[in-house]
Amino acid sequence: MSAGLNVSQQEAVNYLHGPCLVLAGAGSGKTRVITHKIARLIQAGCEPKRIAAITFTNKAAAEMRERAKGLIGKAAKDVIICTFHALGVRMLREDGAALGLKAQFSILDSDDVLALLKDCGGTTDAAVARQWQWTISLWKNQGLNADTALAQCTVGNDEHRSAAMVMKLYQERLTAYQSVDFDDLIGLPLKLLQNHPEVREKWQKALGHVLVDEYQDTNATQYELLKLLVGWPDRPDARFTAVGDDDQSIYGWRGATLDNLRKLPVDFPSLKVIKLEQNYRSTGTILEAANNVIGPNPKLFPKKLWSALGDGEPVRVVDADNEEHEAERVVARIQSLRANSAHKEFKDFAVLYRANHQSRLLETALRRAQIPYKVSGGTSFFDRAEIKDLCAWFRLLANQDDDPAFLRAITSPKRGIGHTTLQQLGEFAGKYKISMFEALFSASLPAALPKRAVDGLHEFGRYLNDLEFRAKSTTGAEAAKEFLANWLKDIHFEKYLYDSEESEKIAAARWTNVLEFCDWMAQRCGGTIDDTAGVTTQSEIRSVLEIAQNVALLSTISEREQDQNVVTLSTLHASKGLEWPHVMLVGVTEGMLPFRVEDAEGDSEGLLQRIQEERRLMYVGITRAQRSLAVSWPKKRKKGRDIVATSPSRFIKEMALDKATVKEDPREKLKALRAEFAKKAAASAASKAQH
Ligand SMILES: Nc1ncnc2c1ncn2[C@@H]1O[C@H](COP(=O)(O)OP(=O)(O)OP(=O)(O)O)[C@@H](O)[C@H]1O
Ligand SMILES: [Mg+2]
Repeated sequence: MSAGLNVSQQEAVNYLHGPCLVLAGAGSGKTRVITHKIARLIQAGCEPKRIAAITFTNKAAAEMRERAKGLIGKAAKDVIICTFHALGVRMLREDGAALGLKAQFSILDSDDVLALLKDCGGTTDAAVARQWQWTISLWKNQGLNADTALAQCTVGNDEHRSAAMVMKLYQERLTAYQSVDFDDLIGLPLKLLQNHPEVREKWQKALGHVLVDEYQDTNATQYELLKLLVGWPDRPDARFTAVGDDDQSIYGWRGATLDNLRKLPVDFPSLKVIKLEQNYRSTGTILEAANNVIGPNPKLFPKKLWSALGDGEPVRVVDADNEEHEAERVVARIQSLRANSAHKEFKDFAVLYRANHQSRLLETALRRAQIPYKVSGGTSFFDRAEIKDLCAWFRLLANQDDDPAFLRAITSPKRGIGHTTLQQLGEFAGKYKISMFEALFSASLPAALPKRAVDGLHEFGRYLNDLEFRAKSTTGAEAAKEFLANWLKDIHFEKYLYDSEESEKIAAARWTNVLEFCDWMAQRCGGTIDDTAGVTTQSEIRSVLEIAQNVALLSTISEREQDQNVVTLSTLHASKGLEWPHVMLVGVTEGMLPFRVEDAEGDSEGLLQRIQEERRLMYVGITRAQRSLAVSWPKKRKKGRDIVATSPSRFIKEMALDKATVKEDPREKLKALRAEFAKKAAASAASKAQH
């Protein structure tokens, strides 16, 4: 078991009977400790299903399961490896009844929440609603509800006051719809454990050891949940292992707090703290740049990372005329490294940036050069309109009281039920405090609505009931495939896509997405795939209805990732925990990274903290690189509708690179030009040969 672990890692892996914190810098093998500790626990007799390993994303969970499988084989499928949110879903599905939640509750995604907030606050202004969404989410992550938030509002802070009022209505609606939002997936399980001792005991007994990766990015509610899960305060020997790095805390803006690191030794006096100092990921030069950048930040504890990999290639700093030019330079670098480096596969490259929209120019340049890529951390497959339509149907099958899903499903495709009818149905449901689906079968509905409208609604209701009945009894991949195909035919979904899309090409692409999605669902029903991290943790045959219940969770947090041989484009935030041989950080200017500091006013303490978080983000970016790192900045960039002159980020200077390494290699450009020339010559020769 000790193979491939250094002495400190072994110490962490072998410490089984008490709370343990591994606090260490990037690339020092923290995640590796977790995977090996899963194996060690099983070896020591802990049942796989009593081990829970909590990761930050579904993708990380899938990867960890893969690694665990490599170490322990089949037993890996029984280990609970998922995100905090997915664990929350599991707890609520099993025991949410104690909170008045039925097992088939719906999970609203961010768009649903926004629409609901607009409705509750009586506004059509998306910016206002988004601000409420933000504030309410932050409150929920701090454990506040509408009343306690209102009580905390300072006099004169009307924005907070109105957010608190909207929150009250919003919560009432969620209860009526038997729905929860993303934050509730942590807050409600916490409430469950706090207020229901029998449920608390059940979960404490069920889990023998809890492991948490990326601990520095947990928020206050997640920490409280963790504490109760591991038996705090009654069990001083609480069995958990948290691993993290204070220098990589980059979700402060979403409520994550380093206080969780500070509190751990206080709440658990017997906490064993282990530090790791050897970095196994990056060359000495890359590590030096990383250490220099993070240097000015205040430290929770001193650490010195070192690498045995030697200095390696110098870090390049590249200046470009503008953003288009910068994208071309990225392409040139990829082409040149593919010709000259030991790591030549497309998947060996990642281009990282601060904000989602920065991928666009890169995508254009990569496409032009015929370099395959994927955008990770951006708009996910599940955010596409056609997929959301289908998800609405599934949510409705699982929970008929989910009014937002009801409204989306009944109009996708349109089935001759007009806006007025739906409005009347909504009013009727509101009057009797029932869901729209329930209202649809109410004996007094025919008196309230025209006959034609009622007939249409009844037909929809009957179809839905029949569909639910069939979804419940359809299990296995083949049957699921047939079920889904029939359903799409019943509702004329293909025709709907073609009718609503002017371009046939786009309609065809959307239809392909639909088919891909159905395939994806069918595979889950067949149990052949056990990587639906977070949701299906066991490889069992499931019914369409079971998969449907969790589809909303996937739609909000999952990215479909395959191990394709393509270049990765990713935001810095989404790159956490990952590594690539070649990394390029782009758009590293004042204003982008650190983000928007030039617009910041007053409040110097707040500004300082923001810059510290941005510095950690830069540190995360640099430390993703294994063999080569290039940092580039365009001299001009688009800001809103204007083109503005920029200056290089202060972090470039802080990397304190040796002057010799700063200069860009002119040969790179020449090589790329040559490669392009050769490609063009080959293409023209080929076309001549054809004629
Ligand atoms: N003892 C070891 N021997 C050889 N390779 C190791 C060892 N420990 C870790 N590694 C390798 O080093 C790399 C970084 O490890 P890992 O991802 O676990 O680090 P981390 O501390 O979790 O990093 P991050 O802070 O970025 O999440 C991985 O490729 C891992 O396989
Ligand atoms: Mg890690």
